[in-house]
Amino acid sequence: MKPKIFIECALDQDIMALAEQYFDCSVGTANLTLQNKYDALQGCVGYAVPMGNITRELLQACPTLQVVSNIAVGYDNFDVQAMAEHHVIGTHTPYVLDDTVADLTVGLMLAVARQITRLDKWIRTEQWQAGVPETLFGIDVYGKKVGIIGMGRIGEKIAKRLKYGFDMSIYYYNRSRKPRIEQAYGAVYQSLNEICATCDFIIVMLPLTEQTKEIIGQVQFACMQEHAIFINTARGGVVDEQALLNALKEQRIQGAGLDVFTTEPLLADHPFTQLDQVVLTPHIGSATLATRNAMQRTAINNLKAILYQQGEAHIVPELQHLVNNER
Ligand SMILES: NC(=O)C1=CN([C@@H]2O[C@H](COP(=O)(O)OP(=O)(O)OC[C@H]3O[C@@H](n4cnc5c(N)ncnc54)[C@H](OP(=O)(O)O)[C@@H]3O)[C@@H](O)[C@H]2O)C=CC1
Ligand SMILES: O=CC(=O)O
Repeated sequence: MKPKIFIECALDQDIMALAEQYFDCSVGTANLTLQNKYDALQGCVGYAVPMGNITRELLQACPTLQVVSNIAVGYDNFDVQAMAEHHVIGTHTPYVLDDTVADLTVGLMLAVARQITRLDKWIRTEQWQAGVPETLFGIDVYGKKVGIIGMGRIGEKIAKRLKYGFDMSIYYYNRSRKPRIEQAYGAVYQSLNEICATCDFIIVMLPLTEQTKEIIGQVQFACMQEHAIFINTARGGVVDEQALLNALKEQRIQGAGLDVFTTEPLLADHPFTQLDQVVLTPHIGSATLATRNAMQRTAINNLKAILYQQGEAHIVPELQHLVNNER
């Protein structure tokens, strides 16, 4: 008998076929109630989920679960403490999305610096009658100083693009020093506040954890330069959004490009939407068809690796010990 799994979103046809080869699958639709979710998970040993919250309550309600496979690399939706206590392994999808997220991050930098969305709106509202006013000119990206906060897998891909594509000087802040990256991109390690005070572009690429929650706050925005552009493609929670909003409203920084928010979906009347110098995208860092399919495939392979002990699973570091020890 195949192990029973619940997949909480529709999968690409080929990946669904792969899943069905190994598992007895049921598939959920979006917006399930918690009770529907718990019902669907009864008897399941595996659960593939695109960033849904894995809480203590869910683990208690679904006692047969052995592995939760996040269809995402960030796993701040996991209560890792509760998962460890329930001996439920958590996996995620690193590497396959790095380049796609780095592309979007650079796209946001360019869009803010060159006012691309604002100019697009300007044409569509029939304002292009003569020349473009200087207020709609941009600022150069190439050759500037960029600070990358969180020099992990995606941070490095961003550094690569900006060093070799835009001739930028790379500065970074990270939990640990990265000598290889310093060598490869001439990256200079600095404190968080030094980066905020001296860089022209500041990019956050950290996971959301207890240590990184609102790590960019009032103090950090206060030391940024007036022409600084702030980009967040990590998680909304790593930033104090009110402090960011104040810095933007009071024009203490030039602008921001934001793909992620503390509350998602972001409502259309949120104060960020009122600001022309902010470019917003709806958490689509990894959203190309090819990359989303690669993430789905990794998520199914992670389940297969754990439940059949075939191949290697990408287990989140905090739960790796569950596999190293006898289950
Ligand atoms: N917008 C979107 O659609 C997407 C957003 N993301 C977000 O991006 C995040 C990063 O992804 P990825 O690059 O793969 O992750 P990695 O784990 O490869 O990189 C994270 C980096 O952050 C550093 N870090 C962790 N905690 C701290 C801390 N307290 N202080 C300083 N540095 C710290 C790590 O340091 P060390 O090297 O010492 O471990 C690591 O280098 C994800 O967790 C996710 O939230 C990811 C994909 C898409
Ligand atoms: O936000 C997306 C992810 O993969 O993490």
